[in-house]
Amino acid sequence: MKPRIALIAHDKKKDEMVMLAAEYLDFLRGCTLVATGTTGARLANELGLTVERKHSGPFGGDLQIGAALVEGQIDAVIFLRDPMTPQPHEPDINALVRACDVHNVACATNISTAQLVLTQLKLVSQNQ
Ligand SMILES: O=C(CO)COP(=O)(O)O
Repeated sequence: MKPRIALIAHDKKKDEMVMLAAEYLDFLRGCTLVATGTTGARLANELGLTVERKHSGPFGGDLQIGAALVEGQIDAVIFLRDPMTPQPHEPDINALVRACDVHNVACATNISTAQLVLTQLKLVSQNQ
């Protein structure tokens, strides 16, 4: 089955998310992608990726992705959080990261970890 990956980035991390996705573009094209609203729009518009877009984070997008994850629909979350900027929906962000821990779903919150997770998923999918 195609890896199912959630991609989420706070505003100051969106450029990094686009660069990361560009680095793994061929692999990501073969994945089922879901994203919060604005992140998904950038990935679709700038890289041509097919992404299911949920609501924007502050409007419940993190919660929607968390709910999908709880239903077993997501294999990994790349969540480039901005640790320097307070977010109005901090409880939603914490809920999503907590859901990853409760359900043992890989959750990368910085570029270095995201690269490790994507590289591993790519290797696993190549060997299937
Ligand atoms: O706020 C976010 C994650 O908490 C991201 O939402 P957007 O992708 O809509 O900016």
